Amino acid sequence: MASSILSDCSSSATSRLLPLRRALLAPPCRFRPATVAAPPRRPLAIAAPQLPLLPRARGMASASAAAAASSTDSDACAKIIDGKLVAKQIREEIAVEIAKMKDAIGVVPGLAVILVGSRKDSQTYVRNKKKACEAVGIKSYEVNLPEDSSEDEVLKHITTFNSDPSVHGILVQLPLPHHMNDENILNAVSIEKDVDGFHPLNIGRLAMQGRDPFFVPCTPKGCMELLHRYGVEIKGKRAVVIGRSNIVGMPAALLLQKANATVSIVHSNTKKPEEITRQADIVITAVGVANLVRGSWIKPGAAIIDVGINPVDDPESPRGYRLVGDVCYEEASKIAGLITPVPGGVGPMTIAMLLSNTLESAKRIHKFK
Ligand SMILES: Nc1nc(=O)c2c([nH]1)NC[C@@H]1CN(c3ccc(C(=O)N[C@@H](CCC(=O)O)C(=O)O)cc3)C=[N+]21
Repeated sequence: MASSILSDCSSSATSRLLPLRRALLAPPCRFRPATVAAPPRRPLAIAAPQLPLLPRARGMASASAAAAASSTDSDACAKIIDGKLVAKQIREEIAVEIAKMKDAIGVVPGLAVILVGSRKDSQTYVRNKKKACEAVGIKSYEVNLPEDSSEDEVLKHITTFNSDPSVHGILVQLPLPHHMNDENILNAVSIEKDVDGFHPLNIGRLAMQGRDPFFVPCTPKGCMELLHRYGVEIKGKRAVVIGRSNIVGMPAALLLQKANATVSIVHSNTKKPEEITRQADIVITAVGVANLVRGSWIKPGAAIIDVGINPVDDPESPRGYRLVGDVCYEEASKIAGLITPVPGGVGPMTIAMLLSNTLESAKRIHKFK
């Protein structure tokens, strides 16, 4: 259910759940629309070398310089991280690699998706994944099971896909119906085909020094990719992850730590979350609470990655609701150096990373470099 319309972040019901300080608001910010063309290209310190380069964001080359600038500059306005654009670039790169692989060894990657039940949102996600697969040349296999299926039925399909050589990735759409045990089901997916990265062995390897998982979970991987492609330095920086879920918060914190950030995890029992968050050069939020993170929580110049996708009622929108993140965008974008919008931020990256993991899996299985 969508929560009430939040025309102003301060009216959020959730914001009353935590001790909040009202943001010190700068005068209205002149936003650069998220859809503007790719900004001028110039080399980055950290960028995937094969990729079109995105500019180093204002404020992130030197967080302290950005902080000084933002506190005096009434025009302060974060640079928008365009996840939709980056995801498109990545999909194009994947399509090229798949075409090469097909030419060289006559194999295309295959992704199997298992959907149990008829949740509208899950059906939409699965449909979008299928479309994205087709567009890059991944063969998709889909199994739809009724809500009241047994765990054994799901396990049977997993076993079949585990031994099917044309399937390189297996994804069980979450959430599963309540009568099913997620753990049993996720454990059954072969770790070599676990493109979601949800198998405990993959998460365990992610958490250990000197080991690497077969797959990194798609949403946290997408967050890291955005930071890298926008030239955000991670090594030695302070990072805060808000939320500690198995699928986003925890792996995101592990990845930031692997990239040599000093990481704190803020959760529902954290005292003074705003004080801890305000120390962070990098913030990743994944709690599912609309507009939880206010402008006053943010260190000037920080990079903000908002994973939340929260529907709020909006009679003016064609769907009757609109999506907002965990971060109060209006406030945060005046203080941060870089920020992801919702929609058009992390969401499209999740699907791009799923395609990337599926390609990686096919390459590994077929020893194709
Ligand atoms: N096994 C499994 N793996 C998942 O990766 C998984 C899952 N289950 N269950 C559900 C969540 C959610 N998720 C999203 C994917 C894309 C967007 C996305 O593309 N969002 C767009 C559009 C949103 C819209 O307008 O509806 C955006 O943020 O711009 C969002 C959310 C993957 N999930």
